[in-house]
Amino acid sequence: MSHQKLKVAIVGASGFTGSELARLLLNHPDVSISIITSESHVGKPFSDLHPQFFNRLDIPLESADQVSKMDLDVIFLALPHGVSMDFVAKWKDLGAKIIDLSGDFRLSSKDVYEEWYQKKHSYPIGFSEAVYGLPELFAKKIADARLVANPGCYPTASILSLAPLYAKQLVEEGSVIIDAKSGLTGAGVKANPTTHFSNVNENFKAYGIAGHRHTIEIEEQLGGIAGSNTTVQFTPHLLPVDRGILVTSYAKLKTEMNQEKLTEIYAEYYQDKPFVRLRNQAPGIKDVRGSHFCDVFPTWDERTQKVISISVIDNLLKGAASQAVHNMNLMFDLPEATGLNHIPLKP
Ligand SMILES: NC(=O)C1=CN([C@@H]2O[C@H](COP(=O)(O)OP(=O)(O)OC[C@H]3O[C@@H](n4cnc5c(N)ncnc54)[C@H](OP(=O)(O)O)[C@@H]3O)[C@@H](O)[C@H]2O)C=CC1
Ligand SMILES: CC(=O)N[C@@H](CCC(=O)OP(=O)(O)O)C(=O)O
Repeated sequence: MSHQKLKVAIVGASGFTGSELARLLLNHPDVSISIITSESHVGKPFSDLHPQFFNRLDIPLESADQVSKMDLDVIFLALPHGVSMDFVAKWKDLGAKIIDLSGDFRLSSKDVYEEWYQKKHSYPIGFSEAVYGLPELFAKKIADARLVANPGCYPTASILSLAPLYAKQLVEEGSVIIDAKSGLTGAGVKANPTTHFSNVNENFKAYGIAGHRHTIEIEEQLGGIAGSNTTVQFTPHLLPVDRGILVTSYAKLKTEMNQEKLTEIYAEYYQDKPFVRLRNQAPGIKDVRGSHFCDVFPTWDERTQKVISISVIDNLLKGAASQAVHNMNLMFDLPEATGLNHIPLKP
């Protein structure tokens, strides 16, 4: 891009995904970071809070109030759900495009949101405007969007593990089980009793059983791909690692299958999707750590006559920050991989 760089704001830069956005956007050739915000650390240099940015991004954090005074092309909201919606409402006429990393606009309606999030929604009109920001499925719509609802981390890995089967309407309704595990950064920067070291160290536990809010996000998207409603059984677990999500999805199919055909279906669906890597062995979370990849490994179990599809992502990247940058690239007609070609950080 030979013209002016995109002027961006990162709102909620003191958090985990906000700081990952800063890291990616600092190295993005078409972006200039205009403002980074935090309400708890106004005036503090960003690198005091996140020392990995020392001598690279030392500008002070400002209050989000300052955002509306600036000339911006894109605003990233890295805020908790229930908070983002008020900023989307407040800044709707600013002219900047908004990419919201929270769950506030991912679902189909206010009623569905209020049922699953157990929270009032203050800006329901946003549901009709927001585009679900999963580039592998909605690149064209994202390109025209003004408001993008960046997907949840578990839904990203879960949807990508099963999308090729739903797209061909192969899944036997009611048969899908999604067994998911996440690293601790998925829970945000603030410590709480569940994420306390003594509760997670050498421990491993399920949570959100039979009602986690990501269940409906996954169901709405997979149902949308198939063109009919679907119900899935989704159970998340907290892993004693800092980052990474591993999903194992199980499905019964309506038709006969074998390994060769299954691999072909996935390969065809993801053939021009640069960030989904179809693997020939079970992937681990370290295979994608620090990268924008989602690695997928579909297996046909001849004995049980079921698909077992394993997917892995870095929750802070493909599950949040790099997916947001991918969406920005699409919204501003940049090559989709700009600033995202990282090789995973293994070991
Ligand atoms: N972590 C992950 O793996 C993923 C997270 N997400 C979603 O992305 C969003 C950000 O997540 P994450 O970075 O983990 O969250 P963190 O808890 O790490 O950070 C949240 C940020 O929001 C700011 N904030 C909190 N309350 C307010 C408020 N009332 N007004 C303005 N700012 C506020 C905090 O800043 P301060 O206190 O300094 O003001 C903090 O910087 C969330 O909605 C999360 O659900 C999505 C996918 C994956
Ligand atoms: C490990 C962990 O706690 N993960 C979070 C989900 C991650 C996330 O931030 O998702 P949203 O963007 O939809 O809020 C959870 O289960 O609530």
